[in-house]
Amino acid sequence: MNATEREEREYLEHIKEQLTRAVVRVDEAVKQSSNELRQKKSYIHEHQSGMDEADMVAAGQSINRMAFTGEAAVTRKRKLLKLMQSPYFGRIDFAAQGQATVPVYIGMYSFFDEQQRANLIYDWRAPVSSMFYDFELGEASYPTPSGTVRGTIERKRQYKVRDGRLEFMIENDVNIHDDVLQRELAKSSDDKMKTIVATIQRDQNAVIRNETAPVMVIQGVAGSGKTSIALHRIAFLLYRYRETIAARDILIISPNKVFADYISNVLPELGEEHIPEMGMEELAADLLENRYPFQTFFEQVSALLERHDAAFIERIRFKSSFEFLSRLNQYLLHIENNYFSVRELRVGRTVVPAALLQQKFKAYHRVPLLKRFALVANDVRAYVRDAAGRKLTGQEKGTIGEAIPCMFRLTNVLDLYRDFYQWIGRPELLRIDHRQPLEYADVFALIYLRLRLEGITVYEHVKHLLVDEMQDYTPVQYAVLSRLFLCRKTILGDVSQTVNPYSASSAETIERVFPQAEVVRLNRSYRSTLEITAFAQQLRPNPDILPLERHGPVPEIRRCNGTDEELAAIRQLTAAFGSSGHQSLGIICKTLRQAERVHEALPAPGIHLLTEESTSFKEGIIITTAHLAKGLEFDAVVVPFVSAHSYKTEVDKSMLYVACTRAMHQLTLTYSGELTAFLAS
Ligand SMILES: Nc1ncnc2c1ncn2[C@@H]1O[C@H](COP(=O)(O)OP(=O)(O)OP(=O)(O)O)[C@@H](O)[C@H]1O
Repeated sequence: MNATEREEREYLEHIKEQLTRAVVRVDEAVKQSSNELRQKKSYIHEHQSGMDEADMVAAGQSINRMAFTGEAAVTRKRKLLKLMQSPYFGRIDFAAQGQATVPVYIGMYSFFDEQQRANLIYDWRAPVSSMFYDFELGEASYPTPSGTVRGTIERKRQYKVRDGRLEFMIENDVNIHDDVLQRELAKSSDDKMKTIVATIQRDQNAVIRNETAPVMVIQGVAGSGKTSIALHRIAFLLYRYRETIAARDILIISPNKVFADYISNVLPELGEEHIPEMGMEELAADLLENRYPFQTFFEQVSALLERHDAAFIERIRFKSSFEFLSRLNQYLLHIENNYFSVRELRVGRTVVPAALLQQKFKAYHRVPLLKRFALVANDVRAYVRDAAGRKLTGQEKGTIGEAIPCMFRLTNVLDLYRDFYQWIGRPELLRIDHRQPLEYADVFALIYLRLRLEGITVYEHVKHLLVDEMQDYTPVQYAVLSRLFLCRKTILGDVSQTVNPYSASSAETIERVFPQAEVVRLNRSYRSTLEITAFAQQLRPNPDILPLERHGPVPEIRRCNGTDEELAAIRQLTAAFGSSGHQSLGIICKTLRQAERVHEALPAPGIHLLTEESTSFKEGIIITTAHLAKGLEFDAVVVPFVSAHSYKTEVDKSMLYVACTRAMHQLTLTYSGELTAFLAS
């Protein structure tokens, strides 16, 4: 052990002591606060009869304050205990211009030692910590609310402290991170998504700390850390704007419950509360007030995988286009100008001229169209009352209320939606059958019309919206989101990972809906070995992808004689997994039917079938579909049934790409019969 390492070990012990003392102080504070709370409560109980309302309110407030202080102390203790396990992961020695050099230790949370009145550990989100990610030795700077601080980084170190022990430390006099990053990436994935604070890369840091973009669009290749970055960005924003944004003010739109569960550890791990989360379908059901049963996105994709129906594809394709959105907008203008056929209205002896009705209707142009009738009716009632010089009877009021909407050709949103297809001369593009749920492609179009025609209350309480898997949402869906959520947004995804190529959106598409968006492209891929990334490239070549230099076995395509032999091969692969040292295995199929078949053939305990209904991510061996595996990752992946019979269409190819890119260290594919042409070369 050299002198530097000895010094660092001693310093670590010193910090742990300080942390232990801080825990003792917090414990005392908690004890004191709960004693005070108990005393206060019993005082109130005894003196209740003599207290007036004001006393009661004051007593209630003081109890709430005490409880809040107690809760804050408990949170602080939790953080201190975590810091004792791993207080920091980095250090920079920084000399601000004209000042002495000071060491800045950076960790998951900050630690301010009250006795020394000094910050012994800085939160990774603190302004000064940004230099750890952004600069090497030499000139450096960081922004603060009162201006940029410039100076020199004279030393930079990285540490791995686990269970309070220094496992290793690295002096970064050359390029930062690679060594530690390599070690992190080579590890097995045992559980849910992890934090990456110790190894955030420079381009990732820029996204995490961006404070200016009203809409941030992250287009990143598979495994580029999009989801990780988005969650760290949320943690950063919660820290930076802690006075104005709380966890409950953020909403994550996630593709499914399993994914939501998979990412659910990251923010609490970063010391933040759980963030509300919602699926697109839940949002749709909410917006349609559960009035129309509809097909889910999963059902739409399953239908596409089951059969090639050209008319179905044509409907989806059209409704996912930009043209569709602009046609809907043109239609709204058209009905505004043409569907209100005004006639003069007689109420008693008063005649309300048609021109007056028209003028009133136009005057409310800011009000959603179908909401204007009631306002126009009120104006007409006032007009008649003034003209007749008397109050109106209830019947007359009712007649006016009914007559005005009758002048509009159609007043039901679904009827108008149907009429839209007549107007564009493509009635065949709408299939509405009352015995069938609404097709998924129609759901957000209908919501969009409702929003424009009837108005829907916006989600005002949401101060930041996070949309993952952006490629799966269409321009109409983005138009709805843009009108519903007026807050800042982070939107991320990868157009190569679409599960429905007929309805995929690229970053460029999204930019058209949000012209103010800042688009960031991330091309470095961290998840998979070079061999796996190269293999997946056969399916979706992307010359921009930069795989990290990490090696593993070449993916294997195993040929079998018939399904039984294939299932036996999969059984054997799961058995081998047990002794491989890997922690997670994903068996990723094209369809749920295939997944169920594999599950039946592998009835061992500890093997979990994930379906659309599943709500939680499971450790160990998971059998699922590519659609549901999106966003997840496994040490080893098996993709069964990659035959020409099973994988032949564009949707199938997308599924295969998603399945292969879930693997971190090992990938095996099995088939019987003829191999799919997508892999045959
Ligand atoms: N800077 C980093 N340090 C350590 N690990 C990282 C870093 N960036 C990404 N990773 C790891 O790479 C893997 C992929 O990250 P993540 O799932 O966030 O990527 P993604 O772009 O959302 O992937 P996909 O779109 O394929 O689902 C994860 O294991 C994550 O921990």
